[in-house]
Amino acid sequence: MMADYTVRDQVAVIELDNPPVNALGSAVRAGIYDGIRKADRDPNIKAVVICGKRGTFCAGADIREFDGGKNGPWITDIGDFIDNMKKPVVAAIEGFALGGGLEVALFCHYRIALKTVRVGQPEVQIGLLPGGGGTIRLPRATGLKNALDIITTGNHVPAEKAAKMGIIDQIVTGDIIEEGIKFVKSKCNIDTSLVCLRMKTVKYSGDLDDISEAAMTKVKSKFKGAIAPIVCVKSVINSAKMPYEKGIDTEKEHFQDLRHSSQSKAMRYAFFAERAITRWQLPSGGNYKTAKPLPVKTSGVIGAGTMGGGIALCLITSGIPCILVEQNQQFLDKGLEIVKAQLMRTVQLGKLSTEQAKKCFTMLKPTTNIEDLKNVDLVIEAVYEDLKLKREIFEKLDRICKSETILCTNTSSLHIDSIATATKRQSKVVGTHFFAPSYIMKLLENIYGTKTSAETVATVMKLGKTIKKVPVLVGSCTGFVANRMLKPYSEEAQYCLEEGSTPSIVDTVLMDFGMPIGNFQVSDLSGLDIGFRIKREAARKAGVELSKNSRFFLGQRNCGLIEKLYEAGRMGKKNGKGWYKYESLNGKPIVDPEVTMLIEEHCRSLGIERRNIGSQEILERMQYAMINEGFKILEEGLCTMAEEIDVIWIYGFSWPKYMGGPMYYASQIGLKKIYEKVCYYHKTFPYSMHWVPSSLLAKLSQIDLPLSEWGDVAQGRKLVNKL
Ligand SMILES: CCCCCCCC/C=C\C/C=C/C(=O)SCCNC(=O)CCNC(=O)[C@H](O)C(C)(C)COP(=O)(O)OP(=O)(O)OC[C@H]1O[C@@H](n2cnc3c(N)ncnc32)[C@H](O)[C@@H]1OP(=O)(O)O
Repeated sequence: MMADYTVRDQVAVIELDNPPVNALGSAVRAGIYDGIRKADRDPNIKAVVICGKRGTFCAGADIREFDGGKNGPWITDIGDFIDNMKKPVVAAIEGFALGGGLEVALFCHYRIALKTVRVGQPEVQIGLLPGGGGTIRLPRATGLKNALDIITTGNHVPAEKAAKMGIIDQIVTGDIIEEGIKFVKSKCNIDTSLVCLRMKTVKYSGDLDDISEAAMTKVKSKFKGAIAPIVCVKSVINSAKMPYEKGIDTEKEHFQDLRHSSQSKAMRYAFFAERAITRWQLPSGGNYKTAKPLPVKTSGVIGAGTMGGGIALCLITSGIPCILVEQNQQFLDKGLEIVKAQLMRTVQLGKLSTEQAKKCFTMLKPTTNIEDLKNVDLVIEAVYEDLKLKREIFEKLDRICKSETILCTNTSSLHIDSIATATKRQSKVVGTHFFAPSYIMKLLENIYGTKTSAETVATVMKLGKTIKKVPVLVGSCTGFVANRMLKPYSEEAQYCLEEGSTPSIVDTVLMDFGMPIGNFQVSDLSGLDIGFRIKREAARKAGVELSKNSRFFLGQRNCGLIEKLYEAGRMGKKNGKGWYKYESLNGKPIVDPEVTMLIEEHCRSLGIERRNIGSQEILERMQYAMINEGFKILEEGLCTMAEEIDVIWIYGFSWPKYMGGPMYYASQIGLKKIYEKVCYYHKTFPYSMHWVPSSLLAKLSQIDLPLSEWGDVAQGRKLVNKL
């Protein structure tokens, strides 16, 4: 049994025991069910405490069971039994009560919790609804409005707030079991039916149909394309519409449908992928188990632009004091304004109180003197992408900073070694690639150089977590993983334009797929000058001319449209015209006939015949080219597992979690089909390097291996016979 049963002072104590988070696997459910029946039968038992071992109550159902699943009592059998018990049952909560964990607590007559507890129904984040009575019982505990909010967002609720909402009956301090026993003994004379949630009505104000419609509209716009939030709303509304039993039965049906849905399967994959990538390893042998992170108690950021300012904000809002360095007072003042404005926005969003924001701001020390960084534990350089400048800064930092200081570069494309070699501490130099806007975007691409030590990697991986990012470790190459994969994706989008499509058609195809924003809208947001400069720099390095009228550049297919738009003064959203036009800085993209004409003229002048390109072709070309690049990245050992690539796309480019990430998506389509299509496009477009098929993809397309083993095959950790 995975729930311990002991008796103390005539109280049965049922302790959930399933490391690490007491997930409600079938054995745990059986343990609780048997425990309450035993306690009910025993005349010497007056009351029951349900609690969890190892400082936590329960993190919900065992997510791994959802794919097949062992039998065992259904979770609501426990609730049905407790509902008929005369002996009081209390949930004594410490740590977390999430998902099925909170549902078990809601089966109990009472809930007490330590102040540090967090409760929630996060099922929606793995494409499910709370299928153990949560959508029917939580509204009875806290009212329809709160329940809708908790269940459709999946957000955790801190204990004191949960108490105010009526979810927790009492906040306690001290030993949770002792407190539970004391509490439940004081309730032995109370008629349990009076406190049983099943018996309560659901409180709400207004018209139920209006509430339902408003909630539907909200979730459809907030979680575009996701099914689970819609089903969550339906089921919570049922709690007020239907008798308890009917509500529970309908909820179970919804739960089973969602459990088998492709969206939930993808989101469950993403849940474990996010955890798998924390188990990083370096080619040199260091890994997450053996390497110890250094403490980062103080930090510095160089560059107070939007990127640097945002990074500094991440640090101070996570309690790490930061010295922000700019080259002159004017730039520094401008940067500080950006930081202040962002902090104020955080206050407006209710994420920080005014007091907390003020306190954070005191942790920021602005300066124009780089020497002020001499004693900090870690510095993040965030100046613009110029190798010479970055090398100069690193050479200076190496001289100024104490020998233990870790030096990070926020580069999006430059090789780490090309910067690290400016110092005499290459083992302490590492890439930390933040994504714009750096305060908001969750991804942190950490990049090791040839000599970066495991200790340095461990430090930036831990720092990433501390500042609430999702850190992913990758090897160094041009563009690293994120931008390297983005390149073929965006190039194919442009080729589709010159072959017959338009920016709005391409973007609509992507958004219909589930991307929150299209490729050309992103390009307008970052600025067309960026794309233009990258190309100009590549041409300069290669010692060739950049020609907007040539169909070839450096031996590869070229599309000169960016150059033409740039020359026409179209810089993107910042000046109101790019691939689209904009009426204001916050305005929506509007199709601009001038751009259509420009594209058509481009094609005429180069003799390119335009044709109708279907949405399937657009999607396939952009995605398969990028997926093929993903396999090359695995093949080259820049990632050690395919999960890393998926997490990068989910958190760096907002790939919909319910599609799992590009590599997971590829696994669902089938690698054989992807490989054949890549070969077909390679034949059709021989001058695009990105269509040269990855040999790893070729290998894997012949066998049926789970995605979790692709990295092992790539790196020879798994040998496959037939190959
Ligand atoms: C035939 C089908 C039978 C089905 C029977 C179903 C009965 C119940 C019916 C329905 C309704 C209930 C549904 C649910 O409860 S769904 C689950 C809802 N809960 C969650 O989504 C919470 C998930 N967990 C977390 O958010 C976090 O883990 C955390 C906040 C609890 C702790 O965070 P942290 O300290 O950062 O630790 P990790 O995230 O790294 O987790 C540690 C370790 O534990 C694994 N793990 C966590 N939660 C679960 C879980 N619910 N099931 C299985 N495993 C879990 C996690 O994966 C880590 O392990 P690792 O991958 O090996 O590293």
